[in-house]
Amino acid sequence: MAHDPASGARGVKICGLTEEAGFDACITHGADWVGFVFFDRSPRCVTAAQAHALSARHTGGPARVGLFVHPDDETLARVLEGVSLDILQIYASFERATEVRARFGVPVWLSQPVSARADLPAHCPAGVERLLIEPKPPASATRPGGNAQQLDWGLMKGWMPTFPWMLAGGLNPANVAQAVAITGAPAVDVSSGVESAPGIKSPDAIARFIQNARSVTFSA
Ligand SMILES: O=C(O)c1ccccc1NCC(=O)[C@H](O)[C@H](O)COP(=O)(O)O
Repeated sequence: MAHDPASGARGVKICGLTEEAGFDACITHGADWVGFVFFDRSPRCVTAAQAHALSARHTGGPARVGLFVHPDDETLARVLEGVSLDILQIYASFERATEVRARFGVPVWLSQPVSARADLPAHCPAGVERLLIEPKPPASATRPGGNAQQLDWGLMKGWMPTFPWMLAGGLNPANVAQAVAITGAPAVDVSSGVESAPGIKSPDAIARFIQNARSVTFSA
């Protein structure tokens, strides 16, 4: 079910779904991935049962991504018992990501916090399917992502990784086309930028985000 960037289409992930209207908009407008946040300090946190109920509203469609912050095996096993997830997106070390992939047999995406060009990864660890490039959170942040904080896209000019990656952080319908044009991102991820209130998605913003993300085409 995972999106294949080689197909040429821009991949779009809408993260932090908590309610039906937002989830349904992702289906209607053809998101590639939908994300459920399993981190209790997030306004977007859902239980496995809530994620399952949303996911069950539609068969097929976007791949279901579960987001975890330094999860232990027990947490991952408990959530996976309650909801079927296609991808585990985690905040962890390279070593832990490889271990999670081997233990659970589910594709793993790993967040890579970036604040300088030197932070851009040169390779993707074994067993990790995709790296998420997003800004390092401010010192005052209570969570490592989902802070509507924008990366300096200029840092990424000329960075041409050979592994799958995704751009995240501070994207919204008004800036996503520019972000893609500057960075060449094959895929983009958004949460705050398509919300009408913390944890509540705007169906209209989801529609515009997906359309604008895919409006940029590359000649090579
Ligand atoms: O969304 C959260 O609350 C969250 C909590 C803990 C870790 C990560 C979290 N979100 C990450 C994301 O949703 C994505 O990386 C997102 O594209 C970036 O967020 P935003 O800047 O809000 O678009």
